[in-house]
Amino acid sequence: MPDADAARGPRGSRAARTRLPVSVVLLAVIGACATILPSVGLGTRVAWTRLPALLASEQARLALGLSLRTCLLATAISVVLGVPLAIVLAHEWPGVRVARVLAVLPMAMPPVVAGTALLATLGKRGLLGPLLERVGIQVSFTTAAVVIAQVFVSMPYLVVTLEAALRSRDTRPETIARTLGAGPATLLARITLPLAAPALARGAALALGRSLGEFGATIAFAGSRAGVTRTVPLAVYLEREHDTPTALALAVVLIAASFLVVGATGVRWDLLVRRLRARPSGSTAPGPAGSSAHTVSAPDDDPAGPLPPLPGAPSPRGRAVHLCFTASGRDVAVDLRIPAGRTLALIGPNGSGKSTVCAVIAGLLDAVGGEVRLGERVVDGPAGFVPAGQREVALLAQAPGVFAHMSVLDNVAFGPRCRGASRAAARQLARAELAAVGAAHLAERRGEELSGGQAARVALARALATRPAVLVLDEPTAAVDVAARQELRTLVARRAAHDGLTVLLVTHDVAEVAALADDVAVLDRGRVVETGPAARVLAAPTSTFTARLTGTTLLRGTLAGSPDRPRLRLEGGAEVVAAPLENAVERAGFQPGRSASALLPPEAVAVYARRPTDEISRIPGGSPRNALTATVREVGGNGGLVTVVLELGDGQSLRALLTAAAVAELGLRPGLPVVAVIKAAQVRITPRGSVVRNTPATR
Ligand SMILES: Nc1ncnc2c1ncn2[C@@H]1O[C@H](COP(=O)(O)OP(=O)(O)OP(=O)(O)O)[C@@H](O)[C@H]1O
Repeated sequence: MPDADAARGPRGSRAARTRLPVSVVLLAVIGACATILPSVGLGTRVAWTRLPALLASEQARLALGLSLRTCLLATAISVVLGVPLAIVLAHEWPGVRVARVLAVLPMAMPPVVAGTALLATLGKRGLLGPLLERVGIQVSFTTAAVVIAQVFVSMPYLVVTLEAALRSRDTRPETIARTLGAGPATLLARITLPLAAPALARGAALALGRSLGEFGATIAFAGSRAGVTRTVPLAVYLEREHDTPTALALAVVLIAASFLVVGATGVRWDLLVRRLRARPSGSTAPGPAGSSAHTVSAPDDDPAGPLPPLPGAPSPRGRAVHLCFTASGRDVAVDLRIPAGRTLALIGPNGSGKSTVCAVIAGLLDAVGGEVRLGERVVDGPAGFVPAGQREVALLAQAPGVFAHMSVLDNVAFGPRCRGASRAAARQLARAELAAVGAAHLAERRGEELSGGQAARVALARALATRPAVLVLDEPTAAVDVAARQELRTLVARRAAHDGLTVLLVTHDVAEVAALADDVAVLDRGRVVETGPAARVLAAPTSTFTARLTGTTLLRGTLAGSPDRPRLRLEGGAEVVAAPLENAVERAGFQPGRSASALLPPEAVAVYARRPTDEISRIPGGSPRNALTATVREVGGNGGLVTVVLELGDGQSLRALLTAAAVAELGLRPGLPVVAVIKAAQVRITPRGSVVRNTPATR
């Protein structure tokens, strides 16, 4: 195995190098010699000075012309038949594994056996030969037989290359295209195949190379008739004793052609074409040669400048959303409503089902046994399923999914085109949407030439160009920096307000919830565990997840006291006095000794070096306070404020937000004993596991 170590680079800089074991290098050199030496040996025998004259002889010209014609035709047929075959084999269906083996069998078959098999099928006395002869078609020992033999042995090279690329492809661009309204044919022609074009080119080149060298199947099935079936490999073999110089000259041509064809498979044609196109205008910024097709090669976000006013008068388009479904395979069961024109933030831990909800609304997942309603329209239910792209729902996923092979303008025009708009109208709309998100200057760039923030803006413009009633945002800002995130947030808020869109926002960012959401629903293990207006949920969360998200401390213990003066008794015996219970259900179910949680927002916690004199007593005109002895565990930066984590006697921890000056004044450092003072009015007690619903907005 190669071992890696650090070595000095040419200018003394340190660079990681991989040093190969000597034995591996030696064996590799022997392998390379075995590959190259025969060609060198052949080169020593060729009459190089007479090469043009030898290749101009009649038999050489006949063989070369025939090989050229048949190989090009065979490659064209391989593409026409092999591409659909590769597409079908890349899908999963019963028996596909056996079909994949059968499709590549000719690659492993000895060519002469392949020719014999073709003869047994299409020859005069073969399976189909007599039938063909009856309609006046003779195949064997004709030029057609040469082409058939070449297709038979070379097409599997194309199929296997393309099929492997299709099976391992990134399907996210296709998912996005479906939500934009692309049908199966558009998807294939405009997304799947263009993105697989490098693999298709590689497969076609391999098939062409294999056709050029085809010998065994041809001689068995087509024979060797000069000018009719005698291709270059056959001519080399047959002439090697009678006319050795011509045979060697033809062999050199074959080697050179094979070198060019195989070499062509390693060329980044897409980059080359783009460079050539870019040269006259200089408008694009191609990436460095050899960079991946998905490399972001553009400079980072250009300043977009002030946003232009939004086109047209405000036009409320939002529709109420109601979805109720159980995805038993994923253990997600959700019943949610979003009133028209409101923004619901869906938050929850990883794997809690947020993306599943997004996929069900967008029509990427069938809510089997459930119902999805947009306004009065049932888009998923017992009566039928309206697929993605036909629901007036636009989805912005975690990855922007800007189509790398199209210009930004074509990306944004893609949705309107799928919905029947003319090319000119779609492009006009796309320009307006790009301008609305401050990305008009990117219109002519290719999709792969965008930075993360630019791609996010383009993806938003593309989604809005479909004129949605509902915008589903599945963490679209997860992969962009803070500045781009704020920018996107502003754009979404502006557009949602202007168009009265209904928005479902999945996020882990509490600032995003605060800035965009009217309501919040919290998912945990596939169930809604908390819902309510955003301000209420953020100020007084009841679920562990929301408490953590907002920096609220959640202490566990048992209930004590009464609904009007509830207390949480911690394991070590200390008690936390809380505000009176407000919720009627919680008041009625109040039971001392029952498990409960206390929620303490960080700003409610003050830190003292010593116990203050008014501990747990009512200050005249003030509220009761709790004083808990604690030890400083962590002191961490948090912008202008410092987060101090305190450890209580029973091992639970408490968060406080202090100014840097206060931290310095108190000399806070890990291990220091302190007293945490908490206003009882800001402590909220909740029985464990309860779900509080605060508004009819969600349920
Ligand atoms: N394609 C799939 N097939 C089967 N189960 C899936 C699939 N995708 C997700 N799941 C399962 O469904 C459940 C919900 O996943 P989902 O992706 O909706 O969660 P999430 O809240 O969006 O997670 P995250 O925050 O990590 O994106 C999880 O248990 C997950 O393992």
